[in-house]
Amino acid sequence: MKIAVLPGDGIGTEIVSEAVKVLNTLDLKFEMETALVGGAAYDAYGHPLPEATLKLAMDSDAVLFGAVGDWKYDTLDRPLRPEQAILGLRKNMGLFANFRPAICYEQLVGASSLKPELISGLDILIIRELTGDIYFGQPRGRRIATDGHFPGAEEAFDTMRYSKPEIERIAHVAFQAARKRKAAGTEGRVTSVDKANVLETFQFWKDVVTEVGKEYPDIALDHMYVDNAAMQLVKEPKRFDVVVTGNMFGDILSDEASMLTGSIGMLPSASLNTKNQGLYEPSHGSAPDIAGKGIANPLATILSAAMMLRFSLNQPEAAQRIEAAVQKVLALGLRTGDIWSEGTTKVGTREMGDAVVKALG
Ligand SMILES: NC(=O)c1ccc[n+]([C@@H]2O[C@H](COP(=O)([O-])OP(=O)(O)OC[C@H]3O[C@@H](n4cnc5c(N)ncnc54)[C@H](O)[C@@H]3O)[C@@H](O)[C@H]2O)c1
Ligand SMILES: CC(C)[C@H](C(=O)O)[C@@H](O)C(=O)O
Ligand SMILES: [Mg+2]
Repeated sequence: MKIAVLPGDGIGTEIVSEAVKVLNTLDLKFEMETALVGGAAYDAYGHPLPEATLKLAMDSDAVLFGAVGDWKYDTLDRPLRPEQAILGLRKNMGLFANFRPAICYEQLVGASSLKPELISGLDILIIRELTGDIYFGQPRGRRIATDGHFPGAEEAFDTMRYSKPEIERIAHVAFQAARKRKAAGTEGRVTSVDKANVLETFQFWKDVVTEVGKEYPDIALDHMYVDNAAMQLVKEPKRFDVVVTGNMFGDILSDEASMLTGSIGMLPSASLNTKNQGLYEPSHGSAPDIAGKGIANPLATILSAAMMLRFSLNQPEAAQRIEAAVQKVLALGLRTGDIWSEGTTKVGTREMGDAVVKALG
């Protein structure tokens, strides 16, 4: 089992160290190789995704990724920005299916400012299409002013675009996930989130998802506009089971959903291609505001490592062990600052990782 370890920038290095520590505690044999990515790679090699890093990722069974980006790179041209590294990995590896499960652990119900009845027992799955949409559509760019009226550029544009096969394959992933969850006791519902009332791309999205849905008569399908979905997520989140949506809406809705779990520091993710090769990363970023302070929550990354064991490395028992250890640590009352509440014990990134290792037994 070969794992490419790409910690990246900011808190990326801090949280990935903890996940690696947890993986090394299991009685499994991994070959792990670390490489620079993002701003760290730009500083060292002048490119956020060096050839060698991409090759390592492509040649591995799975990638464990931290986060990329920092405010200090904001002035770089887009191809050199650290964020291009994660987009390049997703595109080159064909990681079109992004799973972002928003699960509220019972121990954290009280930690949130949200009403307990709203989030207690919450277990929803956001499936975000990850290699299409306005993130990758062409053409994109800036039009330079010809009359010299505007300095630099006259306008900028991106293209929102989805092909039928792209929508079909992510819809199948969503219906199959809903079927699997139904077998384990959920309602068996897919909510497809779009903006079909305004955008051609998402009217098409809705039509194609509806067509694919006919192949899954055992799964309920509903459609919701993204603005309403953003509202329903905080009003009545448990009405959702599986949510499937495009790249940009999924980015935004998953950050919103993370707060239903207590913190963005609790939301793991898996990005898969057709070969079940995957990239596993927390849903959050490099958090420059807290980087280097040793206070970031490593649990989203540790839970992403559990998803890696389940989806790409065929080790479901080890995945379950990690998830149980995380719950045990939370039951002991240990909390990083982002999930801390009155009566619990505040710990740092490393202490949290150590506690998970200890809870693994
Ligand atoms: N996949 C990725 O690599 C990824 C994802 C999102 C953002 N980014 C990049 O990260 C940089 C910072 O972006 P941002 O500030 O908008 O989003 P962010 O997710 O990094 O941080 C948002 C807020 O959440 C907090 N936070 C995030 N993760 C946390 C954790 N594990 N524990 C405790 N608190 C946590 C941060 O302190 C901050 O206040 C940008 O360069 C952005 O492009 C990268
Ligand atoms: C850093 C950025 C490119 C990325 C995205 O927009 O996909 C991030 O926000 C995420 O959610 O993984
Ligand atoms: Mg995001």
